[in-house]
Amino acid sequence: MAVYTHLGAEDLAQLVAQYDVGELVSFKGIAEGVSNSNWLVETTQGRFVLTMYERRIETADLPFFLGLLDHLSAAGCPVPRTIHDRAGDAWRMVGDKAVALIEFLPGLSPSHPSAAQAHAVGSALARMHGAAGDFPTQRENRLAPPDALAILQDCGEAALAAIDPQLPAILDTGAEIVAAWPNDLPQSVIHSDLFPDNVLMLGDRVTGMIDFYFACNGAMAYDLAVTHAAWCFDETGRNCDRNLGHALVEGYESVRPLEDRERAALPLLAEGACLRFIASRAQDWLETPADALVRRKDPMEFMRRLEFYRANGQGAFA
Ligand SMILES: Nc1ncnc2c1ncn2[C@@H]1O[C@H](COP(=O)(O)OP(=O)(O)O)[C@@H](O)[C@H]1O
Ligand SMILES: N[C@@H](CCOP(=O)(O)O)C(=O)O
Repeated sequence: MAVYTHLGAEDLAQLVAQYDVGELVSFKGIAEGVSNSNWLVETTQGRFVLTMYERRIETADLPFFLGLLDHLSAAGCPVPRTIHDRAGDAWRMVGDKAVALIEFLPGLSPSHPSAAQAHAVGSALARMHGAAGDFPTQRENRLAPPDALAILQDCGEAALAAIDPQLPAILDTGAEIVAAWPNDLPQSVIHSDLFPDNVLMLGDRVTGMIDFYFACNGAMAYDLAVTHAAWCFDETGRNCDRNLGHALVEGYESVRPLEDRERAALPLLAEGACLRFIASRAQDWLETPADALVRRKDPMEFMRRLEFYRANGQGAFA
């Protein structure tokens, strides 16, 4: 989860009354996720997700994130739309925090994805890249390799070593990734965090892509590399399932074939993806309040993936 903030029944009922969605019937905190507080809200008219923005999200970015949901949903992508309040606003403030009411989508996040599911996710990602191409608002990636490296440098070698003695090695490896990073690959708006827990599926069908709160303008092949790193390993990050990897890339290319230079860059892009998740996980590990109802994620799972991509190069995708 996360629920970082307590909202009482009266607070919720008052909030729901600002929307044309019927009356509050029940609500409960959602335990999945790490960044925001989420509640499943049931009203006399249906189910919704209430999100309170907590970590790494600036209110100034909400028009981008919430406008993107509406843009992609209108283009036929399986993306939840934002429910606007009676005044037409996509988000409101509760105290000093912004909240939004989001369409609830059916489906389950696969714990052990099959190749058919990976194929479907690859296709859905490519369709999303196509549909996002004419989204008019821009947002830069604030977790690009130089940013991720700076986060790790701020954590400091000693604190990283306290998480795991192997972790400080990322400081040198990260600098190499930054130096080699390509900046001229084809761009669109990218999700950049499409882990299995951000995809809802019914069987082999993608019914929801959620949690666009790291979305930004960026290289489409980087998004595919993030998704490869997120979907194709076991939990330890030691073992890559190459069949899943093939299915994912094949699904993507069934909608949008990669250019040769994008395919050539995939191993480095995947290293950059690992760097980004090592950085946010290390930072969260060190900063998460002890009383937050949230499970910290282990940065070492992505150190091992990074080793895999470095050791295998193009072979990681062959
Ligand atoms: N639109 C939605 N429809 C159905 N379930 C959702 C929706 N949005 C979020 N959820 C549920 O809430 C969980 C956490 O949401 P998420 O946006 O991933 O939070 P976080 O940003 O904290 O990771 C998801 O794993 C999913 O179970
Ligand atoms: N997916 C990232 C963390 C971002 O968390 P999310 O719950 O907002 O998707 C990771 O696994 O490190």
